[in-house]
Amino acid sequence: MTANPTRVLVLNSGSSSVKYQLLDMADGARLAAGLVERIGEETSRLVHSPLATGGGKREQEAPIADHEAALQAVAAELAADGLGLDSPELAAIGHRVVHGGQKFTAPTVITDEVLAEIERLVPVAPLHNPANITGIRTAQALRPDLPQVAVFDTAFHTTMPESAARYAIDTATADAHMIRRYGFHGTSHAYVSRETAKLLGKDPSEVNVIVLHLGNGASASAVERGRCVDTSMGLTPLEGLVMGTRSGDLDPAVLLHLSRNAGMSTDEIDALLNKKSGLIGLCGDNDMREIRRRIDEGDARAQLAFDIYVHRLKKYIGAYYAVLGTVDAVAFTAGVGENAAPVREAAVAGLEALGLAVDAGLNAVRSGEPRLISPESARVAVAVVPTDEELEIATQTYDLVSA
Ligand SMILES: Nc1ncnc2c1ncn2[C@@H]1O[C@H](COP(=O)(O)OP(=O)(O)O)[C@@H](O)[C@H]1O
Ligand SMILES: CC(=O)OP(=O)(O)O
Ligand SMILES: [Mg+2]
Repeated sequence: MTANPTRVLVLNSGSSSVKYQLLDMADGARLAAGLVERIGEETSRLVHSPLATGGGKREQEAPIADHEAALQAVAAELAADGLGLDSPELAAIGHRVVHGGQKFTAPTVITDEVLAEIERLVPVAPLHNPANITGIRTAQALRPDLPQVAVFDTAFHTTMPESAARYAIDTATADAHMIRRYGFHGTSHAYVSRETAKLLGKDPSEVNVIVLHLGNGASASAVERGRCVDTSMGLTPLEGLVMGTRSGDLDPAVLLHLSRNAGMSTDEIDALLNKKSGLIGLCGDNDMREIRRRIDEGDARAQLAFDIYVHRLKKYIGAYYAVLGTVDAVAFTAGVGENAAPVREAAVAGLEALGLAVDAGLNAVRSGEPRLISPESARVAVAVVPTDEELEIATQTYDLVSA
């Protein structure tokens, strides 16, 4: 067996899912990938793609009670391909950790102290950090000898100036309760801003980029010469853009009104804003494909949901243009950003005065490659740049343990 192991297992534990990939950092090859979803429900599902063996996808539907059981099931799938967690070729396990607070500005080898700090942040990331902690503990139990690395969603945003990171509320209250804007999806914003610079043939330190990460969760960021100076998510991943099921920006008095006058409990308001708002709250669907299909059939509710989504997006493009002063590129990424040409077209429409435009022909091209969609004459590049959070997590993990 090899003296210098080069494989990294990446675990992305969400509140009810675990996504995973096994990569070989010697050549960047993806050896296996998969997803466990609906953890804790009666119809959990595991989909495993044994990429190294070229075999077909394997699916199983069976109840998976918790994240620990999910990881054991993943380990069994990998072992069936001869890629088990006991492999001496495994160099490390990289964990996506959503909330790293102010402390973690870079990927970090997980020690008891690091785990305690991730636990301390649970009150400001109740949906995400507990799942991440279980993922880490289970992986540690399976391979106690292996370095486990935390790669934080918040890390890339720790460069934000105080003027962008602080809410305008009483400072003592804010400090006592860790209330500030942290930002999320940082691994994606970092990766995509760098890839955008590459697409322009420039070094990241030479360009200003507005990154629009539009997945189920969605966030925008203003990246100045490689450093994040503002982002749309805040204390939690609820602030900012309209998302699949989250409201994004809201007058905080809406919460007070719901509490005082609609008799809703804190948990009910939490569920309303995180799970029953955004696109799904507006029109009953959170998948942009379905919304476009309904719009094509003349559905007015779907059209309004789309318009609200795009209106918010356009406001953030304008805001971050102002924050940056000069912009070299606007990059669309994640499920919606990479695939939904009508969203890109509508978000940039009317912004010619800012030097922004989309070429209809280029925008219609479907491709998995980074590409420009602005006309050649445009002052600002508009680009589609596919994100790869797993590759970025694996790279950061491997760089840290092989240094
Ligand atoms: N072909 C497509 N056209 C429009 N939207 C799409 C398409 N494919 C995926 N999407 C959108 O992407 C979303 C998922 O994005 P993704 O980045 O995978 O999200 P997450 O990682 O947050 O689960 C889907 O909910 C859907 O709205
Ligand atoms: C932090 C966050 O919003 O993540 P996701 O988009 O995976 O829900
Ligand atoms: Mg994603």
